[in-house]
Amino acid sequence: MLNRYARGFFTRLFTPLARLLLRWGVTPDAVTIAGTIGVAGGALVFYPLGQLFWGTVVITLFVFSDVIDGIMARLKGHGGSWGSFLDSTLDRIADGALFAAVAIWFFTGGQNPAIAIAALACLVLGMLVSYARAKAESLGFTADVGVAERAERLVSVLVVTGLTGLGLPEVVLFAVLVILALASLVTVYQRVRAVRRQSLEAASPS
Ligand SMILES: CCCCCCCC/C=C\CCCCCCCC(=O)OC[C@H](COP(=O)(O)OP(=O)(O)OC[C@H]1O[C@@H](n2ccc(N)nc2=O)[C@H](O)[C@@H]1O)OC(=O)CCCCCCC/C=C\CCCCCCCC
Ligand SMILES: O=P([O-])([O-])O[C@@H]1[C@@H](O)[C@H](O)[C@@H](O)[C@H](O)[C@@H]1O
Ligand SMILES: [Mg+2]
Ligand SMILES: [Mg+2]
Repeated sequence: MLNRYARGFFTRLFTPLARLLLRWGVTPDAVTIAGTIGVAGGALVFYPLGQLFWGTVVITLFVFSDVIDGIMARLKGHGGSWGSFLDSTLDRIADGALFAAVAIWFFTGGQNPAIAIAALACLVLGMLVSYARAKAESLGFTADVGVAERAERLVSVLVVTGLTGLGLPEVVLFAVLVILALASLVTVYQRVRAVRRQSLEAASPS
């Protein structure tokens, strides 16, 4: 949802930077890889130390590389299967590291296992959301629906984790993570239903 509404804005915002990087000889793959290292590294270094605000700032600086790599690929006219595979696979590393890092802090120094468990639920269900789309697309269906696509998952966890680092009561983080886990579950259902509908249509005699 956010993806569809915000993509145009972010594409206009980052196109000058994408052009500059291409002029310097940087490749889309290099941006994908550097962005993943930045997001995963920022999460796994800062969050387990309890640095929720600074971790969020570092992650936010790198997370938009996922928008920039696609713009660069399209400017080059090279957007294709390899880039799509690399982009989506490395997104899973970034997402896994982000939610795992939240869980690590709250299982250890943060001493709030309820938040840690909610973060693990978001991790597992978020992966399931992405898997449902990838499997559907591998079978020739589409599954680009859902209330908790990646942009929604990232924005909600980053905003509320960053604010928790600034003193927002932890119960808000817990509530947002529980809602995100439930929204991810709903998204899995929405995607299963979309594929079921398409498979029935494909099987019905015309
Ligand atoms: C402190 C800083 C504050 C900043 C505030 C910012 C506020 C932002 C508010 C709302 C943000 C809304 C974000 C929505 C973004 C949606 C835009 C968008 O385009 O989303 C899609 C992206 C990218 O998806 P994908 O990777 O699938 O698309 P690509 O365009 O890359 O295309 C893929 C194809 O490209 C080809 N290709 C790719 C790579 C490659 N190497 N080769 C290739 O060929 C190939 O064909 C591919 O198929 O999706 C995302 O999900 C990114 C979302 C990022 C959203 C993060 C938002 C963070 C927001 C806020 C955090 C604020 C924290 C502040 C905390 C403060 C506490 C006080
Ligand atoms: O399916 P999802 O996780 O909500 O959303 C995402 C897709 O919109 C995107 O095209 C892909 O590159 C990401 O890796 C991720 O899969
Ligand atoms: Mg991308
Ligand atoms: Mg991506």
